[in-house]
Amino acid sequence: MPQKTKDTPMMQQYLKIKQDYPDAFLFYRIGDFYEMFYDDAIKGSQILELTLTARNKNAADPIPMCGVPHHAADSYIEILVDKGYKVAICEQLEDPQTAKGMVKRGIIKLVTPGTSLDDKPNQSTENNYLGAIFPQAQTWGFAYTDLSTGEFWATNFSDFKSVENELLNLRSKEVVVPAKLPKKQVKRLQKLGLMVSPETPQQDYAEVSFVTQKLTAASQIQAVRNLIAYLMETQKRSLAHLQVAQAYSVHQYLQMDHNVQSNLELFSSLRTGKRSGTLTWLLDQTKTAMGSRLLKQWIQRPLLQVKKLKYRQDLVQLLLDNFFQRGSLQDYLTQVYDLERLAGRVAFGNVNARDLIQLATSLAQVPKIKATLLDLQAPVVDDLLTHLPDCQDLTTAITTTLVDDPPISVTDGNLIKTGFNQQLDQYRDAMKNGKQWLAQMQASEQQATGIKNLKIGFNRVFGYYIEVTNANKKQVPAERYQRKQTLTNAERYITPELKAIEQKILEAEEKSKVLEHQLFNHLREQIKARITDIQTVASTLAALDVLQSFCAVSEQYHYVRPQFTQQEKIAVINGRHPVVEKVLGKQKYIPNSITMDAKTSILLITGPNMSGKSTYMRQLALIVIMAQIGCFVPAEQAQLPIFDHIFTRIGAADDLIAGNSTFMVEMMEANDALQHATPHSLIIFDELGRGTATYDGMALAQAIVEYLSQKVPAKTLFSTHYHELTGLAAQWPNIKNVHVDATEEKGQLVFLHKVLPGPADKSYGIHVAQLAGLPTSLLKNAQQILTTLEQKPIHLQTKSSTPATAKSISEQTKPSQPVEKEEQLSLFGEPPTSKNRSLLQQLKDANLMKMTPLDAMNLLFKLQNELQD
Ligand SMILES: Nc1ncnc2c1ncn2[C@@H]1O[C@H](COP(=O)(O)OP(=O)(O)OP(=O)(O)O)[C@@H](O)[C@H]1O
Repeated sequence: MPQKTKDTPMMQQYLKIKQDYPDAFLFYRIGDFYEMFYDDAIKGSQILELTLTARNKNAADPIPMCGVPHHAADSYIEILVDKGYKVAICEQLEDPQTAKGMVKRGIIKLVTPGTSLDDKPNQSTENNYLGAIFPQAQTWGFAYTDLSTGEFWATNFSDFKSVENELLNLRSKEVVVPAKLPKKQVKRLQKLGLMVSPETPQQDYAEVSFVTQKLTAASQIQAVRNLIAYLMETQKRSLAHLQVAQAYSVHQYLQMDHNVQSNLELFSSLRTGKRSGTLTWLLDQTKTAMGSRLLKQWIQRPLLQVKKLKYRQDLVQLLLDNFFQRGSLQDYLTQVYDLERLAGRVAFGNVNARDLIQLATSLAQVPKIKATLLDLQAPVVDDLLTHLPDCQDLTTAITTTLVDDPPISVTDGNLIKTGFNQQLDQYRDAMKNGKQWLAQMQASEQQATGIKNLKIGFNRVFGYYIEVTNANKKQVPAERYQRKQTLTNAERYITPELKAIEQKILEAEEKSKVLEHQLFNHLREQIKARITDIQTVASTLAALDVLQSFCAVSEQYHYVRPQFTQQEKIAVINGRHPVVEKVLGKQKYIPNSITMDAKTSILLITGPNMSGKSTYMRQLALIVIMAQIGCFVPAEQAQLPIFDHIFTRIGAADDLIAGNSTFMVEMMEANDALQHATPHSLIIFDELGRGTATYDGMALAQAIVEYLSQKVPAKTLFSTHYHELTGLAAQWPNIKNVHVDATEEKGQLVFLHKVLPGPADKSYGIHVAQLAGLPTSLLKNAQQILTTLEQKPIHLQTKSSTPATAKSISEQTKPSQPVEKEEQLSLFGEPPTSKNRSLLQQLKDANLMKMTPLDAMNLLFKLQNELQD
């Protein structure tokens, strides 16, 4: 009976290996190809657009198969990993030529989204963070690392939502979780687009104690251990470049949850999802990939400590004041390659000679950078100087060992400089002489045979040969020449002398390649011993790069150094929204001041649509962030307190993943701010309440403003179209009205974009609709409806203990108009009925501050239903 295809020794070996990697594509090396079989082949051929064939096509049990050439494998692996799959790379572990029996094979690494070291040029400025979580008691241990750079961080969170938020902020693609993590939480993580990988068996790696040496919390240590175990399991190689894990707490930084970061367009534009139009886009004039990554980390985590901020500001100022030195530093930084990732590759052992030349070029900038910093003669650079270890011995080692322009392969020779190693030089001489011998032999054979076009050539199969065209075949000395190959118009021969020379040349070539590889490995080991120094240089140069970028941007756009005040007061004079200003051009941007003294906690901002309310509020948020990362800010003068948290409710974002509606998200975000804001927080509410029916929205908006005013002493910017709310300023001294000015010229609305004290007088919504090009008949109709509505003014309900809004105060306090009656009339626009009264009473009695958003929605729904009955 013929052997079944799956029972052949090779397929048996394949199936055994595949057993351990059921959830990964298995790339199984056969000769020059990586092959996939069975379901991997079917799915892989679809995703990678490969031809699906079969192993043993004509057998009764053909096995689906497809493959990729080994030299092109990286790009295929990358496609699969980008799509969220794992790829297990199975190599031949012995030389098939010399192996006895079945070639040994084994997995050399597992590539996953969080461990991919793919170095696409457009990704070099992005970190690829792999996270790990470990719940213990009431806390969530959390750790993350970037395998390519070796940075390692660990912290604790008190709830799972914060873990999710951190993973989103870090833009992680993968997270390692304990096997016992409840399915519900696994699903939530998957909904965030993360690959959820179960922990792998723990082992006692030396790296574990190194990386965890500064940590004390058990849950953090366990999260780090799980991460390292996972990395060892997937990478199966040295992790010498992993840095000591640093404990951090989100409370040490200005906190902004993921929604806030995306609402403020710090990293990606809300409209396009791209980098253009974001704060990062504006501030990134870094010269190195490390600098660009560090800038994002700084924006992600603005500081709270004035001392550290002043240090950054001093350096920016120093660079601003020293044009020439700054220019030199920028030039030197331009020549610095990605030292963090180079260090990673040295540790991993996948560094090539070109990488080492880049390393040498980069390290060679260090003495020049040091000299330039010294030249600045300022004590503030001392710290930078002490964190720039001298690595010139490495530069020298690399440049004396390697040729200037080495090939990518480290096993094919031509890497090492002549004169570096005597033995190598001897092999090379033999190779060179061999070539001369061959040239001499060719000349003497031409003479001996009388065949003028006789040539000596080389191919991989036969080695060196003598080639004679068919026309001259007859002149070949048959006793010496042995025929080896016949071509259409020529014959190829070998002779014993030729083979003797070949032996010498090939031996020298082979030995020199092996020796070159050994010398290269030795150099790599020498560098590996200094990885920590290289990483210190990398982090210092990255910081210097970000600071020079701040300086460049601040100079280009005329930013000023903000001052931090102990008092809760904001004074931004003629501030600008930095990104809108960059897009519009300085001439077109109208600067606006934002001033809030210690007693003012809420700015109520009114004004027509499109007038610039949102821009004004975002302007402050961005100025705060820029100030708290150490950058200068777009204003003529800026005095700011240190903020601990920014909350926003901007735009209409559905949270479809978690199944929450726009209004629900609006209320949840509002609640987050109301619950967690401190006197040092900044809250930005843009048209809160517009996600629901007018009355509900207005009622909630007013209740929220009142609550903020009395119970949450944070600084709040609150824009609204509910003009009725502006009356609250008369009642609460900590609320101030401002409005964005607009005017009408010849029936056309003109936006002035200027923020002035006091409330807006008109909303101009229909004018904006006109600008948007809506049909004239529709606009006329809208105008008529508006006129009718304006004859029935809407007055807001106020608490009996509190005075009413501006509009309603005057009307409600007139003795001839009983307050209760007026309220009912204005709310429902019809004579009061007992039903209306009861509905109003229910609304009045509702304690909004104690209600969850869902309770509030349910109540409104009930009231609406009762109204319609
Ligand atoms: N200070 C300014 N100087 C110049 N142009 C500005 C300024 N502020 C805003 N603009 C321009 O006006 C446009 C609308 O601004 P913004 O979205 O802030 O208005 P808005 O009042 O919040 O509108 P809506 O109420 O419809 O949400 C911006 O896209 C910008 O181009």
